[in-house]
Amino acid sequence: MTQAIIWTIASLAARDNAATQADINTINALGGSGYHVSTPLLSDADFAAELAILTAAPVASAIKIGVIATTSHVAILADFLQAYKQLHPELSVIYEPLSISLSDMAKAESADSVLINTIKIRLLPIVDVLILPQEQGGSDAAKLFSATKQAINTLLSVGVKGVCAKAITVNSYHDDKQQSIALDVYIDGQREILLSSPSATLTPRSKDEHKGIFSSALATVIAQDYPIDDALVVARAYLNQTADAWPTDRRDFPEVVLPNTVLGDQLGLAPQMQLAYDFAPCDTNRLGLYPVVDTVAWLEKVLQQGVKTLQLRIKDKTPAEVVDDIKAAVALGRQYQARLFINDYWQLAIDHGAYGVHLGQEDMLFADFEAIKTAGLKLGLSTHGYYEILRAHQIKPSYIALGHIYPTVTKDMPSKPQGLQRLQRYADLMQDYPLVAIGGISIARARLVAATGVGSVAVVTAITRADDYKQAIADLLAIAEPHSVLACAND
Ligand SMILES: Cc1ncc(COP(=O)(O)OP(=O)(O)O)c(N)n1
Ligand SMILES: Cc1ncsc1CCOP(=O)(O)O
Ligand SMILES: [Mg+2]
Repeated sequence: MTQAIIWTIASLAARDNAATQADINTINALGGSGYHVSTPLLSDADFAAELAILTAAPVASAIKIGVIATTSHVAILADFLQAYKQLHPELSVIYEPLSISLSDMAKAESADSVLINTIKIRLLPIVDVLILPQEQGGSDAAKLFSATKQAINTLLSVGVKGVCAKAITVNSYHDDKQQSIALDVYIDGQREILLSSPSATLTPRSKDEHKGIFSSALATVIAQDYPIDDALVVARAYLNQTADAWPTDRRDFPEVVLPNTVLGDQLGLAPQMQLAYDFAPCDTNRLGLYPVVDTVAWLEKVLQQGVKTLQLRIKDKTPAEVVDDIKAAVALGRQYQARLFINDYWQLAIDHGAYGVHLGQEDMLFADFEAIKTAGLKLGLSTHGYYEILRAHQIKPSYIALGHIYPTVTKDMPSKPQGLQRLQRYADLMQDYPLVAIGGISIARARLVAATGVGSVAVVTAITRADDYKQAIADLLAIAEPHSVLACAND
C-alpha cells in the first residue's frame, strides 16, 4: 500500500521547532509521509516560492495548515490552495490556526479583525475541517454547548465545510463523582458529532493541544481515506495515548455522547424515549457462520446443513406481508435450536419470540430499543467504521456487525468497502465483543476474514449463489467454526 502524503503549511514567525517536530512525529506515527513549509516568517515572494516548490513534492491527499501570520500570506495561500484543489479535487484541507479561538473566529468584529476577516473571506471557503479551541469555560454545560453550536453554525455559513471545537472542558458526573470531561464538537452540513474523553486521563500529548497535533493527526487519518467521523475518533485517541503509533487501546478512545445519558442530558440533547442500553448477551462470543437469507425456504435449507446462527432479511414489504414468514422462521429457529435474527421487523420479532433482531444504527431513531431490551431479545447492530463502532459500544448491543468488508452485489452501500486492514483494527479494538464481519465475503476471503479474530462471518451470495450451496456451507462452516466442525466429525 502506498503511503498517504500530508503537507503541513505554516508561516508563523519563528514557529517553534517543537511544533514542527510534533507534526512530523504525528504524521509518521499514524502511517503517513509529510512535507513541510514551516519556516520563519518569509517575505510574500518567498512564501509563494516555497509553496510553488511544494508542487514538486508527491501529490498531497491532505494539507494541514497551521498558523498563517499575515493577511498577505493568507491571500497567497488561498490562491495556491484554490489552484491545487482544482487539480486535485479529492484533497482535504485541515486548518488549525491555534491562536484564534472559536468565539473570536465567529465574532463579526474582533481585536485582530483584519487578519480574521481575510481568513474568513479567502481561506475558510477552501477549508474542509476548521479546528478551533472553545475558550469559554463555565459550569453550565448546556449553555456552553449551545454557544459552541451557534458559533460553529456562523462559521459554516461563511463556507467552511466542517468545524470542530476541540477539547472543551465540561464538568460532568460519572459514577456519582464529578469529573472533568474534554468534549470535541464537530458539525458540518450533515452531522453533529460529540465525543467525550475524561480529562483525568489526558496525557502530556493532549496537554500539548496548542502544538497542533490534533490537526496533524486528523489530516493523516483523512489522507488514508477514513471518513471524517472515524478520523476525529482516531485523532482524539492518538492525543489521549502516549504511544507514537496508531491507537489500539480502547481506553484511549473517546466516547460518543448519546441522548438519555448523564452527559447527554447535561448538554441538553433531546431525549429519545425509546433508546435503551445494555442488551441481553448472546450465548456465545463466537457466532460462527451466519447466513443472511430472504426466504423461509432458504432458512430451512441452511438449517438442515447445521447452521446455528442465521438471519431472515426481507426488504421493502409491509409487516402484514411478512408476518407469516416471521412466524415460520421463528418456529424453524426453535426446531433447529438456532439463533434466528430478524432484520428490520423488530416488532414482529418481539411478538413472535425470535432469538434476536438485527438493526442499522439509523434505526435508533425509529425502533423501540426499550421494547426489544425488555422482551429479552438479542440486538445486533450494523456499523461502518470506528465512530459507529464506538457509538454501538455505548448502547452495548448483543453483537456488533462490521461492514462492508469487500464490494458487495447484494446491497447498494453508501460507504466504501473497509478492507482487511480496517477489519483487523476493529477486531483488535473490540475483541471482547461478539463481532460479525459482512459484505462480499466469498469462501476464499472467509479464511482471511476469520484470521482477523472476528467470531462470525455473515454471507448472502457465497451461499445463495453458490453452484453447490451444501458444499459452500460445509466449506464456510469449516472456516468459521473449525472447532464445532471438528467436534461433529469426532461424534
Ligand atoms: C449481520 C448483518 N450485518 C449487517 C446487516 C445490515 O443491516 P442494516 O444496516 O440494517 O441494512 P439492511 O440489511 O436492513 O439493508 C445485516 N442485515 N446483517
Ligand atoms: C446486508 C448487507 N449489509 C452490509 S453488506 C450486506 C450484504 C452482504 O451480502 P454478500 O455476502 O452477498 O456480499
Ligand atoms: Mg436493516
